[in-house]
Amino acid sequence: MAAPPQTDASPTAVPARPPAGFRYAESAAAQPILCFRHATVGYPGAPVLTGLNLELRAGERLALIGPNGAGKSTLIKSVLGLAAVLGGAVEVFGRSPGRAGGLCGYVPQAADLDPDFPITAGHVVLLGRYRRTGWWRPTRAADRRAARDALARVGLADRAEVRFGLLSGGQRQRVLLARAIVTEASLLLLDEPFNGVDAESRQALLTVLTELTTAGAALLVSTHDDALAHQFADRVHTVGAAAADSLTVPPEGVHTPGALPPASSPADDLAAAAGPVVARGGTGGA
Ligand SMILES: Nc1ncnc2c1ncn2[C@@H]1O[C@H](COP(=O)(O)OP(=O)(O)OP(=O)(O)O)[C@@H](O)[C@H]1O
Repeated sequence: MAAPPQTDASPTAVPARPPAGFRYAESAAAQPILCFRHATVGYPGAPVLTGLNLELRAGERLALIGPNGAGKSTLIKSVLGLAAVLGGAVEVFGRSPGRAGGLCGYVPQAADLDPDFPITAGHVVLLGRYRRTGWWRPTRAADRRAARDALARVGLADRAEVRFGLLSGGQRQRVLLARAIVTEASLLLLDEPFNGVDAESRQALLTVLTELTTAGAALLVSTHDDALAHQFADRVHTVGAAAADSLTVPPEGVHTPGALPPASSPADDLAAAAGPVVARGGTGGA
């Protein structure tokens, strides 16, 4: 296991909020936050990964690596109910995927927005708060403060009033990470969150993520940066390769990747999880 990066033990770390009834503090060994058991995930008529056995507990960082189209995004989406569980079982906080979406913070891959869409970076972050409080409730001063704090944590405090679509690609990624942070979710699902993020900002984001996992959040992150994955994560799971070669510590379960389905036109399901932010087509269709 690689040593986690140094942190400044900032007292501003956002506490992870387990959902009501989920008591991992007393039973972490018995109750993983996320659990795949012999799972097949994919899309109707098109399984992408089969025989998945993975567990993720509070405070753990699990990285997914693998080539384009291997199924990293699909695996993450299956946790949110955006990809289907076609066999076996996937449990999130002891619930079925899709019934726990509000308990997860999600950074989708390669998001973009129509530059004419009138939403600021600050409001994009605030969307993460709505997922926590419910769309029907007006935001409170505390929510707006949390959104400002989250933007500051990703180094964009001065961009709150800037239209999201006018930010650079790396800045948009950081805004989306702030939106995930502000949910105070116990499980963060980050799909290639560092794409387009410069080295200095990436290090700052890694520090923030380390603070969150230290506070008890679990982190599932996909990346094409194998070195980063091994540096940052407690475990690295290679999607689309032999499991025995893919784990830096003995696995909780063993992953057996399945054959990839023929490419098909992916649905734009991002809006369901990310409000008005919409997916930009990337290789592999995430
Ligand atoms: N909505 C969809 N319907 C059917 N097939 C899909 C859909 N989305 C993705 N796929 C297929 O699932 C497979 C895995 O795609 P996925 O996006 O999960 O890979 P990935 O490992 O994240 O790739 P990348 O590294 O390029 O982002 C690909 O063959 C892709 O074409």
